[in-house]
Amino acid sequence: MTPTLKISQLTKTYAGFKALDAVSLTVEPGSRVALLGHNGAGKSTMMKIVLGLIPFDSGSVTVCGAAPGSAAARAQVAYLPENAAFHPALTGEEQIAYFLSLRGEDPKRARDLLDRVGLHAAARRRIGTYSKGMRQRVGLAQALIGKPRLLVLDEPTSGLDPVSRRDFYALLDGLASEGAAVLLSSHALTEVEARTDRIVILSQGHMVATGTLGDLRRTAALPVTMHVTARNGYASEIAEALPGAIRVGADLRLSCAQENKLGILARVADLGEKVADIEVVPPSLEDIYSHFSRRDGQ
Ligand SMILES: Nc1ncnc2c1ncn2[C@@H]1O[C@H](COP(=O)(O)OP(=O)(O)OP(=O)(O)O)[C@@H](O)[C@H]1O
Repeated sequence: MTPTLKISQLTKTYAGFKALDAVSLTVEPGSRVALLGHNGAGKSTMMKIVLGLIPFDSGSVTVCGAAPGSAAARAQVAYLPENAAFHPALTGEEQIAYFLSLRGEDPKRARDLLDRVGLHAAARRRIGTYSKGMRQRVGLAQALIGKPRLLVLDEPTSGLDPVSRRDFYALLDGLASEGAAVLLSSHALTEVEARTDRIVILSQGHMVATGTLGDLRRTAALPVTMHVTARNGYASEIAEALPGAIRVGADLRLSCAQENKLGILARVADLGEKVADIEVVPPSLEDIYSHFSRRDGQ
């Protein structure tokens, strides 16, 4: 299968400063990839190159088999900036109809596209009355014109409330299931954790980690945290059985290496009725993200 996006050894410098250094990434049809990184890591630079807006120094980039920015690539790619802005006096329907005619498509399709992003009821209201989440949906409706095979989304859910975020990701799920590839940047790690197939961490222009959350967790090999709750009167006995545990009242907190997890769980199981509850907390994406970013000297 031809990848929707293929980036090999991509390097970009601005006046001698390396914003991207030998970055390689392949995005297959239907996959949702999250680009994470501190401010200045190189995410926007990568997106601009994929869109064909800026040149690069070395390496190669193909979008649906074509050079970025070429007519063939532009026909397949859609971009949604972080803050999509529209004329406040136009209705959602007028705005999308206008974009459709610019692309040489039937403006009557505006209603269908707005239905698709959940703006059916508001289609004939002025955009000036829309919430931020609704404006992002207008942006997504615009991005869907021409059935793009690659969606490039720059922090698409920043500033949205939790319900709007969830709805937005549900829309992306639908598009991905129809074969569109999604490359998005985000600082909202928890939602990325749940709603994307692959995570790419950039740090100072280098790709420092890539894979599923499970892959990154294994590579980072960060400690697991366990919370053990003692039944009345047994906290001291449990603390003795679990050296290194920190006791706060009836709760005991313990941190251990992945490979020791099962051994400790067996010891807790041996304590039987003395234990009221146990919770095993794996490292979060925040922990993993900090680990890889720090490893690169930040
Ligand atoms: N036009 C430019 N001229 C010079 N340096 C630039 C230019 N654009 C970006 N840079 C630098 O390149 C590096 C990467 O910037 P980029 O905007 O790609 O980062 P980012 O990961 O998108 O950050 P943010 O999360 O803040 O948007 C930064 O150090 C930035 O200062």
